[in-house]
Amino acid sequence: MKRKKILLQNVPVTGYAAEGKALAKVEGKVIFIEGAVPGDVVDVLLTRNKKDWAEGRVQQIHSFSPERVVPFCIHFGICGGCKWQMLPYEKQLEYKEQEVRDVVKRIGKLPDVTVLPILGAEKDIYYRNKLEFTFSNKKYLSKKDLETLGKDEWPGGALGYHVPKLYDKIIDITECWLMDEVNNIIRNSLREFAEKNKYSYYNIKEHKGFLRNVIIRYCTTGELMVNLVFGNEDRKEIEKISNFLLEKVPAITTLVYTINQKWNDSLHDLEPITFFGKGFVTEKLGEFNFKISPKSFFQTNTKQAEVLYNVVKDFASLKGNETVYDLYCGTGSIGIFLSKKAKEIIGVDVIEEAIMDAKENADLNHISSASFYTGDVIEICNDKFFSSHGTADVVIVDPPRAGLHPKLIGKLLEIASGKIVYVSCNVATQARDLQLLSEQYVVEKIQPVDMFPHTHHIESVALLSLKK
Ligand SMILES: C[S@@+](CC[C@H](N)C(=O)[O-])C[C@H]1O[C@@H](n2cnc3c(N)ncnc32)[C@H](O)[C@@H]1O
Repeated sequence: MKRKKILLQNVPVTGYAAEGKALAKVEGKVIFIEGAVPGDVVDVLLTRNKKDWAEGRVQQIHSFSPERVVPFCIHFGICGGCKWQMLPYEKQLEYKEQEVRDVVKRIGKLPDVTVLPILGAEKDIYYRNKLEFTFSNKKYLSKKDLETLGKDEWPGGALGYHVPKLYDKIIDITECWLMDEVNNIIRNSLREFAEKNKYSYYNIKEHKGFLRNVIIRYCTTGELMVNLVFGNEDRKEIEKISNFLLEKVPAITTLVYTINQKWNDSLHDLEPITFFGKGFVTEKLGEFNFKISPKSFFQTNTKQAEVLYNVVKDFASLKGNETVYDLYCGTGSIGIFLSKKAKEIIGVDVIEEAIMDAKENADLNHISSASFYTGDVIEICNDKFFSSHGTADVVIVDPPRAGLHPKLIGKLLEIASGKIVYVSCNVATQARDLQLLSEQYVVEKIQPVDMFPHTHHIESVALLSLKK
């Protein structure tokens, strides 16, 4: 049976809720609304309807909140990238800081913890060092496009981003503010060249087509890497398109390409081929250099990563004689950033390639006091591991969004290091874990950092010290 659609009309939006949603109350029921801003009056189409709360999407805005500003990107509203452009950056920061304060109280049940003012980004556009675009034979068409398109007219393919929640539809992006203008030149000239040469765009349903993805890495060092991903190995055409791009964008320092004939877009099990340059780029964080290969993970906002790591450094306040465990270390960047101040750094991550990069980065920076291990933290971090590598003075944890595994929390309580510095990309799971750790630790302070302007994502660093 088809469920009846519920449309709530003329709803005054009163507040901000977590994860970029706004909040309203209708007949005592809390409604979480996507696409609204406190102060708006909107019609909301419910997408979930529970007894005490509901979720919905804005259908129409009757009156605009005075908080709103005009979004700067022409793709706003369809693209899932910078959904908060309708709010001034200062307001976004205010809401993010408020969210941290709320969850620490509500989920962490730690009302007295000091939440420091959020550290906003100096640059709220052009802040990403990595962008990934997809070619698709299926272009996303808005209602207006559909109305103007002739009945039998083919809308053409697209090169851009996925429409949120629609895996086979791509928005044809003509401008993107997330990376320096060079990203627009690369993407738009590739599209022009592809159309002129009648190259096929990838068809994700039938799994055929020549052009698949373009991944751009642009570092603060000025090094620029492009990875072109093709659906088949037509060397002559690959050479032609690569040479075209190198001529068009002389700033490219290395160009690699990858042949992907798999059903999915992941590249971790494929070997990129270097067409031009050294096949990797080098990024700088503080005084340290990091080699970024086409498949390496690296923080996508270099400037704010530096801000974040400086907070970690400040919270760890190392004297030089400490053994520091960097759990969920990725490519070892936090440990390396702290290495000059510690006696020893021991990093652990479950991804083997990340650990290989971490070791290479330690060598690149002539750091001999850091060692890195591949494995699941809950398996590797046992008594033997801690006794063979030395008593933990400081433990840094930087888990994925799910937060810390309860077994790891148990282990952290058992080894009782003097300090824990908890870096998180999900303030809700962080607050939950802080509550559990507060059994034995005092949560001294929390520093929110904004790594992703115009999105609702928040990074936050908590300092915990062992109860006396
Ligand atoms: C948020 S990233 C941290 C990256 C790194 N600290 C940095 O600043 O670049 C989370 C990391 O946790 C790792 N990871 C996820 N689950 C894990 C587990 N169970 N054991 C070890 N590492 C894990 C991922 O591979 C990823 O590198």
